[in-house]
Amino acid sequence: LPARVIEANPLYDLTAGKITDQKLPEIPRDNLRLSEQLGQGAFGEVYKGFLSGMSGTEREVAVAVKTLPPLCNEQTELDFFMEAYIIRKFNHPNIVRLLGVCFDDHPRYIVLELLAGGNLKSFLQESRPSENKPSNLIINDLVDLARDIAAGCSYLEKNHFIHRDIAARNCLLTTKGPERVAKLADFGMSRDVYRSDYYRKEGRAFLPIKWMPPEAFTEGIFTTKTDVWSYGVVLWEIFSMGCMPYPGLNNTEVMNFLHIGGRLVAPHSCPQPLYELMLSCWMHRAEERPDFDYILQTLNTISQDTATMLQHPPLVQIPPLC
Ligand SMILES: C[C@@H](Oc1cc(-c2cccc(S(C)(=O)=O)c2)cnc1N)c1cc(F)ccc1N1NC=CN1
Repeated sequence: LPARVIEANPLYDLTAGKITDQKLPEIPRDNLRLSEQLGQGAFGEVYKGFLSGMSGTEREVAVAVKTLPPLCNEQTELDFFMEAYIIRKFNHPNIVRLLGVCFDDHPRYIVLELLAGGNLKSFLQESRPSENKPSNLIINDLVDLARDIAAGCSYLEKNHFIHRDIAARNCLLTTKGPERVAKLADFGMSRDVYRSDYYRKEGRAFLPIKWMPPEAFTEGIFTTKTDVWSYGVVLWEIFSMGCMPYPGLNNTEVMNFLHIGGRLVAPHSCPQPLYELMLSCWMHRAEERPDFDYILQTLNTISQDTATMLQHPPLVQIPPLC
């Protein structure tokens, strides 16, 4: 591989030139059966699939399979591998599980646990109240979703891992039913189904400007406080039931708006303590933003102390949501 690929990926030397890494469990291709396509990822298609021969169970397990198109360059191949390697390192109920890889041949596969509730943003949009139908969600359901994601982020913070792309589009649900659990499920900074959320910066990487703090898009500074800012935007996405942040503004207008101290307004029927938590995540100075432990504690307090207030379903929206 050319040198630039090697130094660009510190991981490369650990794999001693091989693409596979013994820590990634290799899944025999015959055990994997792909079915319908779930959507288009950054690298290639993502399919629903069925995995057999898992530790003793005869039954097939439903999985999600990320595919890498056969014709791609080494950098893409390594990025694909890197995402699997990263996910494999994590072990938390609010982070998607990696079941294994098929890296022995092309097309390469990454096999993930199937989060059959689909992505959080779509779920919120589908759950909006309408004139003749109040939402099936109550505010406490939204707080539970917020707590799930905050728990996943807190785990990353403890492991000094900066996600760089915390957003509702990158969070998935185990199911749409009341026992739903939300998980961080995309670590590739991948330009998934919501491609339009990424801003092409001088032809280089796409950047999710609307989820980034000023120090990130002006100076390229990424710390755990970057993820805290993004998490604040996810809180806003949750309580606005899946609206696009800064509706009507393009990325450049958002950067200018933030620069003059502008911030997202409180979503309709959002409890004040939650809006205050969002605002604390959007402090201009990164060190003044809370850490995820504080965020988790605050959400737990809100969930317990005001359970009665939270029992109300999200009020039927008078103004159109967004
Ligand atoms: C890679 C992919 O992973 C998954 C998607 C779905 C999944 C995605 C959509 C619908 C359903 S479904 C039919 O079970 O409701 C399941 C379920 N489980 C996954 N592990 C993914 C992870 C994310 F964090 C965000 C979006 C996607 N994609 N990529 C392409 C489409 N979504």
